[in-house]
Amino acid sequence: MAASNTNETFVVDSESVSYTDDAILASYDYSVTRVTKNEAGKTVVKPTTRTYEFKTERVVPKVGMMIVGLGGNNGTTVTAGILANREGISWRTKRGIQEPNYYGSVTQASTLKLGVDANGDDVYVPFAEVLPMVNPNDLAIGGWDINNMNLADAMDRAQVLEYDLQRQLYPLMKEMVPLPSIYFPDFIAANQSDRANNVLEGTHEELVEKIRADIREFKAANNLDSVIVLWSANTERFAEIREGLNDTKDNLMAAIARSDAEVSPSTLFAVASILEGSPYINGSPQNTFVPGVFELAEEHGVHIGGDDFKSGQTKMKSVLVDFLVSAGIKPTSIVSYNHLGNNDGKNLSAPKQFRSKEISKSNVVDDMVASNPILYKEGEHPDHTVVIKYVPFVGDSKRAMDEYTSEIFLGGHNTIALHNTCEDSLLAAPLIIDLVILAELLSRMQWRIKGEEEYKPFHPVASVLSYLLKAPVVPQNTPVVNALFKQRMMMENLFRACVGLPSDNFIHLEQKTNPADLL
Ligand SMILES: NC(=O)c1ccc[n+]([C@@H]2O[C@H](COP(=O)([O-])OP(=O)(O)OC[C@H]3O[C@@H](n4cnc5c(N)ncnc54)[C@H](O)[C@@H]3O)[C@@H](O)[C@H]2O)c1
Ligand SMILES: O=P([O-])([O-])O[C@@H]1[C@@H](O)[C@H](O)[C@@H](O)[C@H](O)[C@@H]1O
Repeated sequence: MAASNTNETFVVDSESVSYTDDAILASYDYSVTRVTKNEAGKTVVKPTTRTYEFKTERVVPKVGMMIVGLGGNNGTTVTAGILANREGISWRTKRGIQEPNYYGSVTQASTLKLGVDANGDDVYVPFAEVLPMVNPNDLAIGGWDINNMNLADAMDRAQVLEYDLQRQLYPLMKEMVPLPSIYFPDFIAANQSDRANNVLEGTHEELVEKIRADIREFKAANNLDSVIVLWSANTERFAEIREGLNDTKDNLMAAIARSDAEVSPSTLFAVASILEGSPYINGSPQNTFVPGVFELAEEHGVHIGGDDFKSGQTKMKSVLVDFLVSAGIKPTSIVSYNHLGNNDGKNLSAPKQFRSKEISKSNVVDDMVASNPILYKEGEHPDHTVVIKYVPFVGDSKRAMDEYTSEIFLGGHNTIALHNTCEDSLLAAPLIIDLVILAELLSRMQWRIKGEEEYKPFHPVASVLSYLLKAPVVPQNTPVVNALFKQRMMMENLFRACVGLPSDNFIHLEQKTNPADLL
């Protein structure tokens, strides 16, 4: 049943790594610098090192991706993109022939530095080759939607892809029809009600069991080893977090047993996925992961990740603010406006759904601001405003306009104005692929401290996915990192460690001491 591990294109020659038929075994000296205060109040800094041992299964399984909201702009676009790549479909455009690609996917279209060659030049490999990963062309695709339109017509409705590509994909997608889904009108905008013609009935428990059965049937029908479930349905309003309702897994399961109206469709999907052992990813900003879901995921050892794809305006923000603050420049006002005309924008035109998005788009600068007490006093933050407007004519081609005003030297001010046409689904679809591939990879990775007997899975709350998300969920009492390149290097260096490679430290010491000595 398992697929092959064809993407291993290099071997690490080191005493810290060994290869068996089914696993890569690596040891890694992990350093943490502890900072404390001594009796005199002096800051004491103590570097510490601990040796971890990692085990990554080499054989890539057969994986399925089940998308909640499959008939939406993102769902149809990611499906179309995988089919176009798998079938090698090229299409005519006014600029000439376009070949399929996975641009915008960090796993499929980015690289990482392996090391240096004999001349001291950096050597890069495709990111997907650092560890055995699923090839997106091999993903089985399924999912649910409250609307029963087949994916070919839904692709047409989305108005994202060029006609000549749609024309060729139409026969491949017209037989793909989303499974009926869970619909509670109170959680998404009222303007979505006209789409709801593909809806399950039943108690909350019956709905969870139906979704579990869907996952099992999809897995069996496609002869899969594992299934990843990903929410790309409409943004829901936040659910109330209440003691006795969803504060523990037992209270959440009791609330489901009594069909409590405050349990959202997305939380039911998360519970169903976890109970089926399927990693669950939340591509939207709502608080699907109520405390009871965290507890359930930890009890079952199933990975969960989210929230809210970081695709365009916020991705840029998590680069720009990091640059400004780390350069000693003080952003004092951040205004992020955008308008878009797709169905996502229509749903977000409702206040409660917009509020979910406003929260995820606003918290993204918190870690960067907190990193520099020279610029910001305790509790001080830039003015930060998020505006989203629904303008049907522009469709999926979201127009983001940002203004960053900062204090600079001697009371001066700097203002950066950006216009960013984001093409929302063409930016989000590759992130869906990355989230599924990385969540699956994480499920094949284990760790132990040197000297321990048993390997253990990584923590169920998959903070390693944070690079792809606006509001990363992290294990309780751990910090949230939003700065994009810190997120990327965290992910890259973890994967390097799993093949016995040291973290990339960019010192290039050999170039600053004895350039001729390339170690
Ligand atoms: N760049 C991006 O596109 C981007 C970035 C970040 C987050 N998101 C989020 O991704 C989600 C999808 O975006 P989109 O542009 O594809 O939106 P969309 O409205 O085109 O698609 C959402 C789909 O979900 C379906 N749906 C709604 N409730 C459902 C339910 N309970 N079960 C199953 N299906 C349901 C709708 O019928 C629709 O087909 C939105 O929540 C959006 O905020 C998108
Ligand atoms: O990822 P990003 O471009 O910052 O944020 C986007 C919002 O600006 C947009 O209004 C919304 O429709 C998308 O779902 C996405 O969340």
